Order: sequence, then C-alpha cells, then structure tokens
Amino acid sequence: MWLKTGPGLQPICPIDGRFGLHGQDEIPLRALQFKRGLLHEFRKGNASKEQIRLHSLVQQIPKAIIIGVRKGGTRALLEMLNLHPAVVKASQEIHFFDNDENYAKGIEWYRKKMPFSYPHQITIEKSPAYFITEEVPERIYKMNSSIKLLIIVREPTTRAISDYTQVLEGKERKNKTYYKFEKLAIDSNTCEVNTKYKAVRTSIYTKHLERWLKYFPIEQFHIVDGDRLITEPLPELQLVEKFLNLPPRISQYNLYFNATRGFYCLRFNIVFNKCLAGSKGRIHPEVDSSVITKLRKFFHPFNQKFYQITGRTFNWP
Ligand SMILES: Nc1ncnc2c1ncn2[C@@H]1O[C@H](COP(=O)(O)OS(=O)(=O)O)[C@@H](OP(=O)(O)O)[C@H]1O
Repeated sequence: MWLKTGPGLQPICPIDGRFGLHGQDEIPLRALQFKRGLLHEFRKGNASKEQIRLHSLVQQIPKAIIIGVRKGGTRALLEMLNLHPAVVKASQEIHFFDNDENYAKGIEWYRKKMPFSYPHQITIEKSPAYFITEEVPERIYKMNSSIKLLIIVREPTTRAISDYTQVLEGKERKNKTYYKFEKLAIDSNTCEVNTKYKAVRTSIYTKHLERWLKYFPIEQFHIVDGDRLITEPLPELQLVEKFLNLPPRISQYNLYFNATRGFYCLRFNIVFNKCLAGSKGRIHPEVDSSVITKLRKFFHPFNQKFYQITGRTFNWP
C-alpha cells in the first residue's frame, strides 16, 4: 500500500516512521511500518542480522559530531537536526573519545553504539565534554580526519551560569549545600576572575578551539549561535544543513514556540511533537551584577579572538 500524503508530507525518518511537511512524495507506508517492526524485533532479539542487512540498515560511524559546548544547546541542536530526513541521531551521549575506558573498547564498540540507518543517511552524535578534553581532537582525527565538527556556543557568562545551575541542582537534589556562583567565579584573595573554576574555563572558547586547530582546519568546524537557536532556530539550522551539504528540509512547520516552556519545540507530524526535557531551560539564580560585569570584561579579549578565528561575530557584551 502506498500512502499519498497531503501537501508537502513525506517521511522525515523512515526508520522511525515519522512524517513531516517536506515534499509531495508518495511513500510506501507498509514498507516503512515493516522496517520499523523489524528493528523492534531485532532489538528484542527476534529478527536476525541477515534480515536487517537485507533491508540495508547499518550502524554507521558519525560523519558529524556536536563536540560542545556544554550548556550551549547541544541537545536542542541534535534533536532539531534529527528532524532532517537524512540525519539520524545517537540518542545518548556516547563519551567515546573523552572517556579512556570507553576509548579502549575500540572503534567497533563506538559503531555499535550508533542507531541503525540507511547508507545515504548521516549519523550525528553529541558529547559536549569532547570540546574541552585534551585527548579528544587527536583521537577523532585518527578515526576520520575529514569529519565535520559542530560547536554551539552561548554568551560565555550566561553559559557559565547555566553550567553552575546544573551542578547546583544536582547538589540540591542530594540535599547538599553549595557555594554561591559569585564565590566560585571570583578569587576571594585577588578579587579577579577565578580561572581555575571549570565553568569559567569552559567559556574561554578560543583556548579550546586552538587545541582542535592543531588537528583540523577551521573549514571543518561550524559554529552555531546557541542564543539564536533559542529565539529563532530555523536560520541556524539552515546554516547547519548547508555546512553538512544536506538539502534544506527542516522547515518552520517542524518548529513551534511553546509559551509554557518558553522554548521552541519540535513537530514531526500532525500527531507527534515534543519539547525538550525539563532539565533544559532551568531558571538561573540571580548573580551580582558586578560579578557579571567582571566576567564579561574578562571574556571580552578571548571572544574577540574567537570571532577572528571562526569568522563568526556575536553581539556578546
Ligand atoms: N528548544 C530548546 N528547548 C530547551 N532548551 C533549549 C532549547 N534551545 C536551546 N536550549 C538551551 O539548551 C541549554 C542546555 O544546553 P545543552 O543541551 O548543551 O546542555 S548539556 O551540556 O547537554 O547539559 C539550556 O540551557 P539553560 O536554559 O541554561 O538550562 C537551554 O537554554
């Protein structure tokens, strides 16, 4: 049975059997349902590898990786890119390149962590720790020196506060007390920015990027504006489609603003839509304005360098 879809309706991801507003194609509905069922049976151990092979489903090493930045909007970016029919996401953070134990398990272990996809599709994973972990650029280079690398950044001070907020929430969940952001971010002896504080260090984007540039040319990176992805996601996603050499398929239909959440959510089809989990979009604690000013002044020269290297300028204060 073939399903003649409505105006502009076609499968977004045949494996999941999702549909979106993207074209006018006819699609073999039964074939999609069959493959979906087959995958389900395979996961349960009832379908053979041979059956999976017959339907050309493979687990592929990522052709693009979202390497960071933590709290930059990496989850939103991955989920939104997954709306594209040619993209398949690895749902979990794999932490292959930053975790020595995982890395020692070898590349086949990594591949087997990937979702099934059709050969023409590209697999994308995200592990924000990659961006700041010393060993990662060399390890990724050894796997694929021409891989495409995505970095999503936010205004550095906001990102640092977001980072702090996540840790604070974890402490509070365990009924533990924690320092105020101001105490961690400012060295009480010198009254200067505490560069030993990880949330501060992670926001010095240029320092981390420079390490990556020892292995990969700047053309292999694409910088996503994480602040704009929050307020106006489509143009940012269209830039990524271009960078990945994908035909433009994500449309405004796939993204709708949810006033309750205060964020854009994802629409796959007329029945299936989803917002990101509540752990995304936490309310940040109020931070002393003099500390914010100090941090912004501190990040300023690093930001300038980052703009220079990447060729992408942000309106960060
Ligand atoms: N559409 C949508 N929905 C919800 N949240 C969104 C969205 N787009 C971007 N963001 C922002 O993503 C921030 C979390 O970033 P990450 O996913 O990179 O966090 S993590 O490093 O994986 O923990 C998270 O940061 P906080 O607001 O500070 O919690 C969000 O602001």
